[in-house]
Amino acid sequence: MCESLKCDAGSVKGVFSADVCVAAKIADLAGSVSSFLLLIFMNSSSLRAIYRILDASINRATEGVRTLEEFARFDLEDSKLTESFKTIRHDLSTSVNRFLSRDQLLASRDTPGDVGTKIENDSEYERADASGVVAAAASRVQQSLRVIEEYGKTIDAALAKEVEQIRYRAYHHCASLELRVDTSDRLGLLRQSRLYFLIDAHASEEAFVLSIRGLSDAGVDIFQLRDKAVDDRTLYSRSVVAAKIARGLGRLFIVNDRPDIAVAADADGVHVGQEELPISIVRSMVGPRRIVGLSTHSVDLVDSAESGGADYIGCGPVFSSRTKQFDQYAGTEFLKQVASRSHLPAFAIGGIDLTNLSQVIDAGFNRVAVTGAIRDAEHPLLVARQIKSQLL
Ligand SMILES: Cc1ncc(COP(=O)(O)OP(=O)(O)O)c(N)n1
Ligand SMILES: Cc1nc(C(=O)O)sc1CCOP(=O)(O)O
Ligand SMILES: [Mg+2]
Repeated sequence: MCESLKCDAGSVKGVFSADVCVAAKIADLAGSVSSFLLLIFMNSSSLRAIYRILDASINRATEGVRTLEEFARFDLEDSKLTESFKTIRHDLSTSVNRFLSRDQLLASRDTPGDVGTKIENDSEYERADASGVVAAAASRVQQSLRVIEEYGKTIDAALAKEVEQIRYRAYHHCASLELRVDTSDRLGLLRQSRLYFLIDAHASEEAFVLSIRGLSDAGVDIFQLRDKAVDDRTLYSRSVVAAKIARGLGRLFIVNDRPDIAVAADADGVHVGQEELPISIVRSMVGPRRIVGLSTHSVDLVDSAESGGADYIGCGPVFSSRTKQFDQYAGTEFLKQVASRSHLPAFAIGGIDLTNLSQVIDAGFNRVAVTGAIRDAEHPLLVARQIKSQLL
């Protein structure tokens, strides 16, 4: 640029090169002579280019983080991950505002003159599903943070250092989110689930399979293999079969107590109690793509299930049970406390049947896990249908 222009931008008036006029205008907008001197000191057109790059990259990074945040919030309903992305957006904006004037960034913006906006790539408009959206946004966030960091070095090394830290955090959270995208089908099914049946291994595989198929048809959403009396080989072989059938039927299959069997049989998840392995260990065994359920018997346990990364909770025992002996009952008072505070899908459990289901519903629960009510019924499928019809 060597064209001369009449410049009357506040602190600089007269005929200067167009570069200087732009610099003066930017500095004027910022109301700062020192900014002007800085802009003049560097080749002003390259400085303007740097501001354009930073402006575009900040926008890209912010929009990308927001895209990921919305997925974590509305699809995964993961409050921790949502908060992590929100914090990244906030920290980026704080760093940018500390080192760069918004007016300077805005003055450098020239969207109609941006040659990049006319270069279209067909794949930009192709996203097969939400996982494509997440993958593209994650890559955009990581690239644009890197660009801000690199060009930020020409403005202030401290800006680059802060953005570098933000970029590392973004890498970590993007990876957590991307790993969980594939589980969103499972989590979606989990959230829609109302009736959860704890099934034993049955005397034969045929009887077991028949029972799952019939009960699925009658409205059971989740099957948990819970049988303390059979050997590992039986647990494993039943789990392999149940995992396949449940997948075909659009139901979930969970293994009780045994993360190793859940992984080996490719089940949808595992359910553990307070006496089994800690949830962090269970998660490390089954990975981020499988569901982990945890038994809770008090509000404190519900809070730690939530902070520990459980995908759902069992809440009980509500009533006395024919399936398992208890010394104490959490009762419907516990259900009321959970209903008013927990964000996780919560299944009431323990002695629930058609005679007391209304008390569970009145306590604010529309999800139940049962064994005896169905297992011991004269007409199990009919009972399953009747229970399900009340869980709206
Ligand atoms: C959905 C659901 N909730 C609670 C339990 C109980 O689990 P746990 O406390 O580990 O007791 P056992 O089932 O192992 O006897 C559950 N299995 N499912
Ligand atoms: C296995 C189990 N766990 C419970 C808990 O409160 O943690 S209640 C329970 C028994 C569930 O069977 P039924 O519906 O026959 O009572
Ligand atoms: Mg257990």
